[in-house]
Amino acid sequence: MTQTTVTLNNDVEMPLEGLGVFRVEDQAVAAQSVQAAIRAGYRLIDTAAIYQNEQGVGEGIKAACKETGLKREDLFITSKVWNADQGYASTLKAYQDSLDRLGLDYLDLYLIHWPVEGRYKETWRAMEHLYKEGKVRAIGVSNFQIHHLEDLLDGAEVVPVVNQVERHPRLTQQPLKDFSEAHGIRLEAWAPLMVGELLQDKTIGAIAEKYGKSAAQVILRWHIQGGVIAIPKSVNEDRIKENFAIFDFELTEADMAAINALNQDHRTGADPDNFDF
Ligand SMILES: NC(=O)C1=CN([C@@H]2O[C@H](COP(=O)(O)OP(=O)(O)OC[C@H]3O[C@@H](n4cnc5c(N)ncnc54)[C@H](OP(=O)(O)O)[C@@H]3O)[C@@H](O)[C@H]2O)C=CC1
Ligand SMILES: O=C1CO[C@H](CO)[C@@H](O)[C@@H]1O
Repeated sequence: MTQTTVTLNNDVEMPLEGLGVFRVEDQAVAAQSVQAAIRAGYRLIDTAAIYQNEQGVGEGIKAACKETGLKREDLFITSKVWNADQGYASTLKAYQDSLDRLGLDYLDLYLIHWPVEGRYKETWRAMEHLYKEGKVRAIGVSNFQIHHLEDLLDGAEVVPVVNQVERHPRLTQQPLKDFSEAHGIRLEAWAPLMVGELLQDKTIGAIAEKYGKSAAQVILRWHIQGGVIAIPKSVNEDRIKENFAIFDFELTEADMAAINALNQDHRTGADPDNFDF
């Protein structure tokens, strides 16, 4: 069993792997997936106001705690302020609305979902307020490029502890990773499996065969072994379990390098410098 958590820059422990729930709009399916994940050992759940499943996620958390005997504080719950809610007062309200839908009285991590030009610095002031008031354990950002981080850090009282960005072997984000690590900002990978598109890759397949693991497990191991938090999404209990069975093997330096070499700076999602939502 290798390391399963990391210590964020504000000393909060965060699991290295969690469950993502984007595109799970059905509240019952969201609840079942969250419950299956917690049953399988996951402690981190990644949702967002825009995913419209915070209510289902909250129900899954409650059911899983009842089933396993775990307490709320054993879990690490993330949500995000959506673009339309950016601004000081609207962010404070969005945070409370997320808590209400989740049925929780605090979040472990709250993120600015996208760097909306002209709004994200004011939004950050609200995030800092929530953090300083003890309403949230950690605050961070998502989809921020180096220039957004530089701008945010200029005048920030609290440094974000996490930047959640698209990352997978075709988009390794090395310059952003280096910049983030130099500033105590932990990278978190969304679409860690490239939304399933990378599972037929030959290089990854050959490595997977060597370890008797699946392609998904090798990719997820590559993320966490490189110190990057990964939040694969699945609504299938077998795949949820499969994705978590990555703490019992270690990739060699050569395997890590071979996967890093698959980078093509290829995005599946929106470009943070050019999005219009
Ligand atoms: N901050 C941001 O802007 C964004 C954040 N996110 C977050 O990141 C999470 C993960 O990203 P996501 O876009 O969902 O993509 P992922 O890379 O996690 O891929 C999810 C897809 O892969 C399939 N899958 C999962 N595990 C396996 C497996 N072991 N074998 C085969 N197929 C598998 C899933 O299908 P199935 O469910 O049927 O198993 C689903 O179709 C999101 O759920 C969300 O929480 C995502 C996008 C943007
Ligand atoms: O996390 C995400 C998924 O949902 C949004 C769209 O509906 C994306 O923009 C976002 O990055």
